Amino acid sequence: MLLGAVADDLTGATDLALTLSREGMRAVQVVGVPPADFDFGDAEAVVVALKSRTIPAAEAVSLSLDAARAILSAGAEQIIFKYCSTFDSTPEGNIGPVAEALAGLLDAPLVLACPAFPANGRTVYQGHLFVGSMLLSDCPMKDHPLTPMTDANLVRVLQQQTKLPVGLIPYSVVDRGGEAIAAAFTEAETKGDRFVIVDAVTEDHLRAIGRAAADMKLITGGSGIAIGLPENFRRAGKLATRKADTTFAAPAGRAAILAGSCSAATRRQIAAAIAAGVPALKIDPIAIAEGNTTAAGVADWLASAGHPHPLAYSSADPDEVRSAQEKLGRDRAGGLVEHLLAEVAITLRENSFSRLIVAGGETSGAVVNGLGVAALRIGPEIDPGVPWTRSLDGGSPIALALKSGNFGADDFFLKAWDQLK
Ligand SMILES: Nc1ncnc2c1ncn2[C@@H]1O[C@H](COP(=O)(O)OP(=O)(O)O)[C@@H](O)[C@H]1O
Ligand SMILES: O=C(O)[C@@H](O)C(=O)COP(=O)(O)O
Repeated sequence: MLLGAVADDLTGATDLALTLSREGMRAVQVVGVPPADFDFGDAEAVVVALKSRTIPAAEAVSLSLDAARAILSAGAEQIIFKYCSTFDSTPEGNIGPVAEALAGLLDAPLVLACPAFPANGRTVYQGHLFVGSMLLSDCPMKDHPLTPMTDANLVRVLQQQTKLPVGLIPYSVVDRGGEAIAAAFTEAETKGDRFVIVDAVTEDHLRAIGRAAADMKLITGGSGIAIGLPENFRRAGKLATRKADTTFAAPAGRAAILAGSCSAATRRQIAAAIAAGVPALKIDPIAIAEGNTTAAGVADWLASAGHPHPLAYSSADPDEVRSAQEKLGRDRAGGLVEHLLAEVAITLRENSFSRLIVAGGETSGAVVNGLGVAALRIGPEIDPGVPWTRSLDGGSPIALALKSGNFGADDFFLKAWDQLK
């Protein structure tokens, strides 16, 4: 193993594993901290998917350290801490505390932080995160049910989560390439910075940052930050030049879509699916709390919907989410939906469903944990950051498209199936 990664949610891990596999590494995604005797096979990159984005910071730190130790002892030479390209976090963390703890474990004097993912419109300029043409704080992430993002200034956001000094490596340096960036790392370290937000607007910037970070033990960011890393191993003669392995066989069986993401993108995808005639059942967290909506009922509805890929969704607009949260509390509302959709997935698999699209990072975490899947193989890309995956264990095989809430074109729920034909 050359590269090991700790990802703070399931869809984020899939996104990163896809990037590494596209860049020619044999990548495997593991769900949860792998046990000491876990067989990573011939993987050159391993991404450990945690569900640590919104749990208490101390728990996130402890899980992330365990995950990092597991991949280090399996031989990883460099560690990526993968978080969301929209820097999803709260004032308490968990990006700062986890990055700090991993830096301690790895004895890393300077930690770079760069969530840029240009293919999905996330760019960082003067330390400010843009989503398309909007500042992060103006985009729909301001209404996220669990991690509303209301400040686009990442130096300020990260500085709130750590006592260690946070600096910036601006566009004017990054645009000059790898050597200038490496010199800026040294300068930042000398100045006493322990974290640096690094601007990046294009994939060329990310490749240059990757090159400059060749000797860093710890790298943090979105999946984009990994684009330039495999080449470092190739240059060092440790990684063969090969094309991404795209062979993928999805198990035959019935299909369904489960959506727990409330993002604007997922809501557009649901609207497009409904407009195209996909039967859709809306799930209300209050009805779950009152016992009027059950997993068995939702699974029955999906099984008898008479369509190749029916949809069950709890996705709702910000006003509806706010109203459910006022009645139930933020965590209970989210937890009820996550638990229900995980139970639905379990029941579906028992009833010969073997192809699922799941929308939402936390939602995917709940579903994959519910299904008891411990590892995933990465298949073909549906849209930037979202591949089909196939369970490697945990009962009868299942094809899963774990879609980050924010990712995917409007027709994602319609077109994704074409790749399984
Ligand atoms: N109608 C709703 N009201 C309140 N919370 C909801 C509702 N539907 C889903 N949720 C919760 O919102 C969270 C969405 O997070 P996630 O699945 O990570 O989506 P995303 O990928 O868009 O961030 C989950 O915890 C989910 O259970
Ligand atoms: O970096 C990203 O945007 C994604 O890989 C990601 O982390 C997904 O998180 P969710 O939006 O919560 O699915």
